[in-house]
Amino acid sequence: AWRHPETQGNFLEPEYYARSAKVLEEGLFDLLFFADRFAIGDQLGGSRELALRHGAQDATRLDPLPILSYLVGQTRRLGLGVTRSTTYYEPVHVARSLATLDHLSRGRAAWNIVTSMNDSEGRLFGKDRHLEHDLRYDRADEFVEIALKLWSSWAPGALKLDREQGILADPAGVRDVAHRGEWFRVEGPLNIPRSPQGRPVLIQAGSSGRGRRFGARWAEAIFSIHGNLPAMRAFRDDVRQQVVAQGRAAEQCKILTAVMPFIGGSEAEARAKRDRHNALAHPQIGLATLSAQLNFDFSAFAPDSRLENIAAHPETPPAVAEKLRSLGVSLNLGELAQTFASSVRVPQLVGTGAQIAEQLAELFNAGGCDGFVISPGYLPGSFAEFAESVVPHLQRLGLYRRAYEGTTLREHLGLGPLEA
Ligand SMILES: Cc1cc2nc3c(=O)[nH]c(=O)nc-3n(C[C@H](O)[C@H](O)[C@H](O)COP(=O)(O)O)c2cc1C
Repeated sequence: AWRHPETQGNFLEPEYYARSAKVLEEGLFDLLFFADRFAIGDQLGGSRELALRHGAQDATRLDPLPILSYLVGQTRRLGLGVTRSTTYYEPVHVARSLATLDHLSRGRAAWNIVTSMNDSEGRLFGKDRHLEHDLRYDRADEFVEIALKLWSSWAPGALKLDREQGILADPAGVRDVAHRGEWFRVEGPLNIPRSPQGRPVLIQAGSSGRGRRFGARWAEAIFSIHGNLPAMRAFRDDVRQQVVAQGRAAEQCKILTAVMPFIGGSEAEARAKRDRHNALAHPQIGLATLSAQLNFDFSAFAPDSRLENIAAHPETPPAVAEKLRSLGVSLNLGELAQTFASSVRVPQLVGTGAQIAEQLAELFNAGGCDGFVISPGYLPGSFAEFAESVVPHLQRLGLYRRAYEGTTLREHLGLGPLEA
């Protein structure tokens, strides 16, 4: 996106973000969400040179939380989602900043819960190695438990702000938090009153067995990337079953699958847009991004290596093997890297606005997902084209709102209020 001729401005300017946020709000989207990671990937060949020179996925990123604080003032209804890692923050950091964002946005905050990905991130925090995959989720479980305790430490109405009587708050409405667990010891309460949504909407994107178990326990929305309807359905069916097994209603966890649409006046024009976009991505950055995401150096393997052979290789760690197998063993490494270069594996859709709307409706109606993550090829044009050309067709199909009905993100997502 950074080198696409239609991308306006660059990521260091506030207007870059404000333009997209306004387009999304005019297009009645549920939320704008920012991914985040801490480090420039250097897994491929032990070097960050290629990532920096040609722009691999994490070569640059501003911290999304200040960006969202700025966007609070630029928008009125749009949900605002921020990624925060349970591996490198403490629960109180996330509880305070997200409660603040929820207050300032009057109930539009969401937290994308991630466990972080690679050793380069760990080294920024004094760790030689990133914490092992399943242990990260053990820590994340306890992290979320504590964040929830902190967010509910103020009862609704405990803040009085009674100037006449000189009463700030009702101390009886502010509960102690006393947590002693395997990973954390936290004594509270928070010094922030209960926020408009009670807490931010909880989002997650785990795809492994352990990641799904975590998501089924906590997430109210799950981001996923799958290449076709059968894979989308299998994922959604599995997660919904696990959500129910956790004693939650399946509707309380929305599965949102990612797509990257290219929209044209004709199918041929849309295809040309996609091809122009994909030609801008340097072929090697796909392999660099793949290596960073899987925390594994793929430089020793030839592009025509079959994924199943890499997975079975004695040097390949089990978590990497599991991931490779889940990505589809029919591909070779070069083909997989190409999908990371062009869209980080997000399926690309091409067509006119009506055709894209039909494709989305089909995936949705066939039980592939509860909604979509629209991944932009360029900014803000991809969102603007979607809002102008696809949304009216989805509205006609009865699948898209015609106006915001609520004010909070929970309401946009149809999640219903939390119990106090
Ligand atoms: C749409 C989407 C967005 C994601 N955003 C982030 C992110 O911002 N930061 C991050 O560290 N991981 C991010 N991830 C990765 C997931 O949190 C997760 O680690 C990954 O899907 C692998 O699943 P697993 O952890 O269960 O193995 C994202 C994944 C998806 C599908």
